[in-house]
Amino acid sequence: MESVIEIKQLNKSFKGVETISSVNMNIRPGEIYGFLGPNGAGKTTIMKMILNLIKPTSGDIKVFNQPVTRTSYQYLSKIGSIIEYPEFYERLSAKENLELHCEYMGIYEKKAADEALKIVGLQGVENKKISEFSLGMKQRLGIARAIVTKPEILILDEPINGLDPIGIKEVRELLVLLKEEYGITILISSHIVSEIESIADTVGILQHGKLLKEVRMDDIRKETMEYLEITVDDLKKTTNVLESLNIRNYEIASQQRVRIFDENNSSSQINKELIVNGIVVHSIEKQQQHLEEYFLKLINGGSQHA
Ligand SMILES: Nc1ncnc2c1ncn2[C@@H]1O[C@H](COP(=O)(O)OP(=O)(O)OP(=O)(O)O)[C@@H](O)[C@H]1O
Repeated sequence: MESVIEIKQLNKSFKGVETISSVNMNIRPGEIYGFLGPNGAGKTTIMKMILNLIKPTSGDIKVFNQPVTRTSYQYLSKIGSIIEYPEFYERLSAKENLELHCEYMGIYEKKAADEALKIVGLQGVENKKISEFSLGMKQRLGIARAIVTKPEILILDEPINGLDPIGIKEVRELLVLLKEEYGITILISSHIVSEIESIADTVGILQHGKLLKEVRMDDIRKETMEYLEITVDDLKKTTNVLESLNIRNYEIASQQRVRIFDENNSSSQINKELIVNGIVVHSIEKQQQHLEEYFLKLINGGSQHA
């Protein structure tokens, strides 16, 4: 499938300090791409380069199959974005803020502001001044402003920052709605795994300016969700038996515990082999791995292989 945003060998240095190093990313049409990484990893910097707000030191960015160059701005009319904190005119109402934005973007569809407010659930408060808005309402208005021009791509920099659990859930549901009902491709950044894992179709993990991994959530779920955890008296002997059974996708969880990730293994077969080899098996059971653990391991440079 073609990418709507394609990034190749992207580098960015600020005053000689490399902030983004050789990043490759592929964002497919109609998906939610979760951009995950700790604060300062460089997510905002990459988003700004996609939006032509800052220039790469080297590398290529294509949006809608067209290279982004110093002078390409046309494509921006098809992208809605929130970069860093969304700012509004505090003394104007929500609706007036959106209408001003439409005017600025050259959109004269009268209903657009009302429709966007309805989609984000702010109908009824459209005439309130922004100074009376809560943080959650402002975040939603930020999304309304990003979608009011009916973009094909939404770029949202930490849109869930500072929201309470209900606000987080609402924004998540809103993003899924925008994807499913309106077919919008969404690039969303966050430093919190749990915010991303439930909605993303693809996750890109950025650390110190490098993309550690780009994975489809479906693949992660297939690969890693279930494992067999075995508690034994002798770890060395156990791993020898596993190797002799050609089981290599395992990790040592503690001094007495091994986790096997290959789902084709039969627990009774492994149990039998361990016992035959004189190993005391205290327990053997199926467990679920949390995605959080999977991502943290990646970020900390861990591997599933012992
Ligand atoms: N204009 C700039 N001049 C110099 N350094 C910059 C500039 N913009 C960003 N940086 C540096 O680049 C690094 C990445 O910043 P960036 O804001 O992209 O990270 P981030 O992953 O978005 O994190 P956060 O969530 O904290 O914004 C930081 O070390 C930052 O200090």
